[in-house]
Order: sequence, then C-alpha cells, then structure tokens
Amino acid sequence: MELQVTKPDDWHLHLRDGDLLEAVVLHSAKHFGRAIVMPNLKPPVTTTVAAMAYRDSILKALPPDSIFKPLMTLYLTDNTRPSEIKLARNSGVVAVKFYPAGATTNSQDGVTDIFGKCFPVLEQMAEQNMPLLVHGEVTDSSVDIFDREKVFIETILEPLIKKLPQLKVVMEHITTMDAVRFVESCREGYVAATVTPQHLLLNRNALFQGGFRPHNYCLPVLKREVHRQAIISAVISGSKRFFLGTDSAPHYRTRKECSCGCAGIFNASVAISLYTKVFEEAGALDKLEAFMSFNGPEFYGLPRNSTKIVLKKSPWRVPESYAFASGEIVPMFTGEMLEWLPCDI
Ligand SMILES: NC(=O)N[C@@H](CC(=O)O)C(=O)O
Ligand SMILES: [Zn+2]
Ligand SMILES: [Zn+2]
Repeated sequence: MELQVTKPDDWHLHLRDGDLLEAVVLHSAKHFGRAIVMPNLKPPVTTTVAAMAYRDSILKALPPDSIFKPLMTLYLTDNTRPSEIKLARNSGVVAVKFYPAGATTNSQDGVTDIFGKCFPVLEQMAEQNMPLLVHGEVTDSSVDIFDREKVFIETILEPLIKKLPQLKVVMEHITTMDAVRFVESCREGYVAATVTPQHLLLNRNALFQGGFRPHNYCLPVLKREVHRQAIISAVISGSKRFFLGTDSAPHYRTRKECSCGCAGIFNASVAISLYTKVFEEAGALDKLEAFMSFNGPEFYGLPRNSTKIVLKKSPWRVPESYAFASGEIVPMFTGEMLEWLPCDI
C-alpha cells in the first residue's frame, strides 16, 4: 500500500547548535520542507541579528543541494522591545516564542510577567501579524505538574486573548482535553495548536513501563489516556486549528540517563511514520495530509509545499540510537518496528 502526500512541514522543532545541530538537522531536512526552529539555545536567540546568524549556521550544516527551509523565531524576554519585532518581521523572522521563565529546557531567560513589560511587544506583534508561539504551562510549584497546562489556559491564555483578540497564537505541543476545548472555542485563524507524536501515541504510563523511562520524558509531561484520546479526536476531526509540530528535542543519551535528566524526546527520524500510524489506527488516513501539510502553512499565511512524498507500507526497525562523534541520541520508539516508511518521489 502507498500513499502520496504533499511534503509536510514541522511547525515546532529544536535543531540546537554546534555538534548537536550537525548531528540532527539531516533527519528533519530529509522529509520536511520547512520547519519552525525554536530559539531556546544557550544563550537564547533574542534578537533578529542572532536569528539570522542561527539561520546561517543551520543552512551551513545542510548539504548544498538541500531545499529544507528553516523558519526562524525570536525568544521573548521581559526586555524585548517593540522595535525588535518590526526589525524581525522585515528580516523574515516568522514568529516569537513565549517561554514562561523556568517552564522548560533553557527557559530561564523567559518571561516573568506577560501582562506587564511585554504587553507593548504583544501589541506590536498583533499589528505586524506576527504569531506568538506559547509553551503553555504555569511554573508555580504549588500547581501539580499534570495541571500546569490547564491552569495556564485559565490564568494566562484566556485573559491574553480577551485583551488582544487580534494577536495570532499557537499553543505548542498540546497535551490535554482542556487545551483541545480551548483551541476549538477560539476564533479560527487566530488560535491554533501543534501536536506531537508522543502526545498522540503515549500516555503517562509510558514514563513508568517496567521501570523509569527517561526517553519518554518531555515537557509538557505525558498525560492520562483520556487526554490522549481527546487529542486524537481533535487531529482526526479535520479541523484546521491543529497541525504537525514534532517538538523533536534532542539531548545526548548521557543527559537523559542521569540523576537529573533533560526533558525532550528526539523524534525527527520517526515522526512522519508515527503520525501516519495514529491516523491509520483511527481510520482517518484521509485527514492526514491536511494535518501534516495544509493546516500549518494556511495558519502562517505561507504557500503549501509543491513537491510530494510517498508513504509506503514497508516495515522498518527504528535504530536503537544514532551515534555521532559528539555523543549518542536515542530516538522515540527506539528499536521498535514501524509500518510506514516515508520516501521521496
Ligand atoms: N519539549 C521538551 O521537553 N523540551 C524542549 C523544550 C520545549 O519544547 O518545551 C527542549 O528544548 O528540550
Ligand atoms: Zn515547550
Ligand atoms: Zn519544544
């Protein structure tokens, strides 16, 4: 069996820099046309100048014949100025990322009060039609880690959208039925969400299957089965509000398997196979192409990719790990068999 689809894009991706960038970028460039590249480097990409330099280093890490296009983002801080947004827009930066300070990997320079100092920046973004990409979790240590997305929606996102209804917002890597309901309740074309393979295929039991599984640890953390089911229903509904964002977030094996392991799952090499598995198992392969290749560009006001890929039903085994001179990276579904193989035409 074969399925032809328009080449997908990845609307949420971590490419890192230095050795790690060189190690992972080809996995994304192989099957995705474009990717929104997250700015949570050390130090973070807070200026247009830094975003352009980062873009250059990504392009340099690609083979000369690659047509993969990195779409750049800025990391919002309490000190970002409205003038930086204008500059970013004019330089081709596509979005601004809002990390609540302390919410996830390399977020310590993130925002402490979105309704305070950042507000003029958000107004400028709404004016420039620049989307705000959100890591939607509160950081309050009194809020249970499994409730942080829900509380973020209630205390930050709902009031934010009320105050600035013209601002485009993407709720990244949604994990709960609360997020699904929230996104569905907002104005189409203004609020959307990315969905990862891990939040479609794994519930929180996957963190503790026969022992602790650090390679299934990401943020927002995996949730209960009811939430996973709600996210599947959302993506197979055909709604334009949901689109592909892998959140592929590589960390070396030594940084995952240790006493304080990093959050993040590397899935760039398996993502298309895994999304296809989800849609096939839900009997919704007819909705896969819009989710992978149409809804994202439409939200961002970009054209669809003009080339196609083929998904072949041809079983293959996911490597146990990818070894590089700089270290080893363990992919999602390590060592397991997958049914669908994405191929270029
Ligand atoms: N998802 C993760 O668990 N980690 C991401 C950060 C993020 O997307 O929140 C990372 O950069 O490692
Ligand atoms: Zn995040
Ligand atoms: Zn991410």
